Amino acid sequence: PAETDSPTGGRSGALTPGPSVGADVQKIDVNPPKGTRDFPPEDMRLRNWLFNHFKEVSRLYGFEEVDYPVLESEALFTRKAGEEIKDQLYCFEDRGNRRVALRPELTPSLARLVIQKGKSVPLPIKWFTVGQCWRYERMTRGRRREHYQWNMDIIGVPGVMAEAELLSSIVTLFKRIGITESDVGFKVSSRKVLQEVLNCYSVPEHLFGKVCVIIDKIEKIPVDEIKKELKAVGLSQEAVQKLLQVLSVKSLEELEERLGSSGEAIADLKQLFSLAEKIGFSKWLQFDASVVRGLAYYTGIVFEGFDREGKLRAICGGGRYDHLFSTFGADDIAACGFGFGDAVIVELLKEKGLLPELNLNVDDIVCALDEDLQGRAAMVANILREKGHSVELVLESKQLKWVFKRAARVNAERLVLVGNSEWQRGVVGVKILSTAEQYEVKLDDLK
Ligand SMILES: CC(=O)Nc1cnc2ccccc2c1
Repeated sequence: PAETDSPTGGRSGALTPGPSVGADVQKIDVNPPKGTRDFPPEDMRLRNWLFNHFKEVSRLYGFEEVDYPVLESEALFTRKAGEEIKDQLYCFEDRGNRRVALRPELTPSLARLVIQKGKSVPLPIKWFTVGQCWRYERMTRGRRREHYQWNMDIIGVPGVMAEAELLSSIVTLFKRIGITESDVGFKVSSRKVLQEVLNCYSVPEHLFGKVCVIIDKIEKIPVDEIKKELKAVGLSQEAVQKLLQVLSVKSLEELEERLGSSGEAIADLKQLFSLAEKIGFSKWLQFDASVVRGLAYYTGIVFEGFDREGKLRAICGGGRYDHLFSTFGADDIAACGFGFGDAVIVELLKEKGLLPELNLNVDDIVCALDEDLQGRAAMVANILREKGHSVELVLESKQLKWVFKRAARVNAERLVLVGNSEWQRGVVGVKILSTAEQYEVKLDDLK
């Protein structure tokens, strides 16, 4: 078939100029909005590879997939604990004058749906989702405004077996993608440590979330700033000193000396580390009293995955949130969960040389050797597709040179040629592209 000269002299396949061309039509900005990403095929293959691991691990642990709207009522996220996630809420008033927001996290949506389902869903609830989350940052920082998070949550299990199951599922994920305990660890603590200190100084309950959010900034802002903010919410100098002291404790034993061995914090942590031993992932865990996480609603065990080289931000994080439901006016239910973002993990895989080689590949490329055999070629393609073959059907008459080039680009295993003389004899030509072996096959024997 002759090479068709494209009428616009541009790329082959370009069209004759349309009505807008030549008019004073402004060329649109072809980049996505600030802070957001496109996923062209090569990026989408990596994203699907990662998300398929998320979903497969969730299936292995018997979790059910759920989803929620990316748009939620703003009220779901207007917690008054001074969280960064609240300051950066991507919120607006819709045309019905409703205050809405693009979700910055997934847990409030989960709580909303669990409350909506009420008693109709038996406990324990084990749900997972992979969803896009949004923040509106002044682009001064050039950071992303969206990312995808894998979330797993266990609702209705008060004991630390739930946290152990969640940590175990993340370890399973890491192992599947080639990350070992020498690359990554989990810093584990409990917010009950802070709770017990605050109780000693009779700090009212309603300040707990605020205090945690301030303390979470301990490695990001100077300690004097932390002290100032703690005093500003009403903590005494002594309470502030004691808090900062307890956060620098280096071991569970030392913590026990300071807090005594009767508190829940020590009991939970001891039990969790002992379970980790039995289950076989204790090498991944380390107690670290300074881990508090930045979300106000955590109430017990908290953890975060970190890269042992200390180059990257937290890979994932989570913990227990036993009082989130009552903040939505419902009865409290024991709950714990984690979020695992799609950004830091890819940076880590790059660092470790663990990014997978992912290419488009098809089983067959089917091509008509004559213009009037296009229909027949399409029919051959569909016979193969019905047998589960992925087929690239050449859609225009092309030189064989072009077809071989296309076959290489789509990594086709076989080239199937539909020609007149062969057709007369009820066969098609087949060429195995890796060995150049070629033969003829009866249509009915095509597999
Ligand atoms: C490293 C990264 O992209 N972080 C990120 C990006 N976008 C977000 C959007 C909402 C909430 C948290 C987010 C966090």
